[in-house]
Amino acid sequence: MTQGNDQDPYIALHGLQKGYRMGGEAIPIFSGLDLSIPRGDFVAVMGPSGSGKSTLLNMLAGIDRPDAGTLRIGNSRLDQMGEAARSSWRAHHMGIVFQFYNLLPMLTAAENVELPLLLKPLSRKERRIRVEKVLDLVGLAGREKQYPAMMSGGQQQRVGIARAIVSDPGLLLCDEPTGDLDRTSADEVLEMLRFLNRVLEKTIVMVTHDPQAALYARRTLHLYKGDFVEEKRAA
Ligand SMILES: Nc1ncnc2c1ncn2[C@@H]1O[C@H](COP(=O)(O)OP(=O)(O)OP(=O)(O)O)[C@@H](O)[C@H]1O
Repeated sequence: MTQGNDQDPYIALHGLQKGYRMGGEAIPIFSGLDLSIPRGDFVAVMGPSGSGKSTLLNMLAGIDRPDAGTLRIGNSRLDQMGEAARSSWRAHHMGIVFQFYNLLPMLTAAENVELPLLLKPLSRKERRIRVEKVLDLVGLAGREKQYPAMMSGGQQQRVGIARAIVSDPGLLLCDEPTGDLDRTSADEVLEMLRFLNRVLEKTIVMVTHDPQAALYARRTLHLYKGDFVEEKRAA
């Protein structure tokens, strides 16, 4: 299960295959995808609808498993892990930010952020200190007791980001994090992601349809028909 060292890229995909079955027929999405992402990178993944962006993100998140090929993140071979091991890996190594925030409406901002910590051996006080710290980091100090319905979309997404980083994961996966936001709120959220990358050194993979959002990343990968067709470095 353990492979790789500090010289290796943080995320490495080799010959990755993934498809689905329709009417008994195997339909490929990826037939040998390769990808290397160094630690500390901020990568935007773009591509037309149906090009496989969500499929890729689900595999990086350990939600889904490749049919063949290798998928290593840090020292973990996700392609060799079963469901339980991937679930435990998720809880320790990555945070995920969703397009529609995925907050629980009956919980306050602080309670939503606290959720991932309930799986950890932390006291109530330790959890509260961590929750306050990340809410402060995303500019929501003083709003701990507010419910999602009382918050703007941008504020809800900042709660979503706080929840994603409260366990201090090395990897942040973002699925259209600004897809539901106006330009101003979107830019605030993207500035925050850039801060998390540049200052807190989180590795970020962000799926987006928005070319302006992609400019916040260090580089953009374009998926087309199951492969990366272009790679450009942001200025
Ligand atoms: N279980 C399945 N059954 C049928 N088709 C599937 C299944 N899983 C994935 N697909 C197809 O695989 C392709 C890739 O899907 P995926 O959701 O990864 O694309 P995407 O780039 O994220 O699209 P979008 O931008 O619309 O979210 C699509 O053509 C999709 O319809």
